[in-house]
Amino acid sequence: MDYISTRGSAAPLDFRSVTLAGLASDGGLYVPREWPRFSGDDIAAMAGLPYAELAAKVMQPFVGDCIAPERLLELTRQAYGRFAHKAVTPLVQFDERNWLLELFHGPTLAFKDVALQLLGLLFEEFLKGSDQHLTIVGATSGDTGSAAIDAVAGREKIDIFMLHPKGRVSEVQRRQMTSVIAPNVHNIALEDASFDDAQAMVKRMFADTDMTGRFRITAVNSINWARLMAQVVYYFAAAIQLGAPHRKTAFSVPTGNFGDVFAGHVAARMGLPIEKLIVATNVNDILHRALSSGDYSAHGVTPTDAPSMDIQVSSNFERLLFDAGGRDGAALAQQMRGFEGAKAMQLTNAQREGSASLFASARVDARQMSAAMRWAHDNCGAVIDPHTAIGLSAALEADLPRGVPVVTLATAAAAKFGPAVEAAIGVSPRLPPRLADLMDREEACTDLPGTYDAVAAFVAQHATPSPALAD
Ligand SMILES: Cc1ncc(COP(=O)(O)O)c(C=O)c1O
Ligand SMILES: N[C@@H](CCOP(=O)(O)O)C(=O)O
Repeated sequence: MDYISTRGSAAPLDFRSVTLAGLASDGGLYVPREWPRFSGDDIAAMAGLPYAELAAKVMQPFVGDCIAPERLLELTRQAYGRFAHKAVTPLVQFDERNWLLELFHGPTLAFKDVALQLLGLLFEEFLKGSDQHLTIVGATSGDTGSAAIDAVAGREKIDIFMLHPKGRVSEVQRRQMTSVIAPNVHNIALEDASFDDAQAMVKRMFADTDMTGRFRITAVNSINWARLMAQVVYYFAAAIQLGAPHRKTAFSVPTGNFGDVFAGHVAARMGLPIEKLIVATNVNDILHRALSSGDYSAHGVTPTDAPSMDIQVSSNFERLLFDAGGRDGAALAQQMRGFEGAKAMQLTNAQREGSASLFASARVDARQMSAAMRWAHDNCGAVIDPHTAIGLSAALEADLPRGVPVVTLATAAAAKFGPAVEAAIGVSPRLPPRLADLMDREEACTDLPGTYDAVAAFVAQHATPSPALAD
């Protein structure tokens, strides 16, 4: 399996190189040259597999020769062995149509753990026996940061620099990052910046030859293909439990950077029978506007009680535009350059038509979000987080054929957003015992002005040059 860039001019790479590269050198995102496909019989044979085995099966075609099947299974067993639920991503029934896929049983209580626990192991696997040192530079609106830090803290050949917009993540999210005190972990709070600003700085660093000449920079955000690959698995896990390959399932996905829902698109491309992928946004609704009217224009970020989705420039949407729009890298490169300048663009007819059959979308405001939290609590006794509530609100309103189950992705545990949950349902969710002292732990974080130069200077001062590149 080799991977090509959405912008058409970077050299194709294999899975190992794509994982270590993070972002393509032409500024694009890597996607497989073609989608592997499973037949109905292949999918039927996956029923009942333990999650780690299912994961190894679904991911093997993407990994190709870079990791032997037995080794991949060892890695998935190790990655998912740290989850607090035997099923890893359990499926919970809400009513005759609605289901919840709980993705928050990993170490940091958000869906990011599903991919990042594995990605940490993949980095280590690919660095084995080499003298290279990785410098991870990531942007977070709250959850990717702690999941990535948990996955790599203390690893010898890796430094991590995690940028978050100061004051725009929940207190639990911030402390989950800043209370990890390790020599290779560097938390940076950006003053007067949004997640979009942080993500733009990360992408700029990949194009900064002064930095890439000294450090082997890679990504843990979902711009890194390996993140999405691992997220494809739980679509298979849920749909198979609900009757795939013989029955279609719809998914409602609370969306920000478009990674999680793009993983659903990949599952559909691989042959999983998906009726609809519902892209549920908060009031930062660029994706809803793009999918419903073709208008992809950023209006500035409004802070909400679902802060991890306070995103306007949605990296993985580029992957959809590429795949749904005819895979024309040169044309997409031009279109994306236009967007980067004007912060606005129209989807082409091909992009709109190519996404219309699988995708639906909804914009969920604060009132609707609270109502969904109350619906889950009052009808099902469930305490859900604000992001999940956005997905559930869209699921409850979705127009789907009778008999099609709809699975809302529960992307974070409610306890990460205690005050917002308490305001909606009057219940204060508790952190698990292993995090009970989180509010008392020491924190380490550097405040920086929200400028690229300040961040680059900080990284350059603290990162370890990669000998293979410096020589
Ligand atoms: C809790 C939570 N829900 C939903 C999202 C949105 O996911 P994506 O960015 O993959 O669309 C995020 C962040 O990405 C998140 O942390
Ligand atoms: N919501 C994320 C933002 C980054 O998304 P990613 O999936 O691209 O890492 C967060 O909580 O950090």
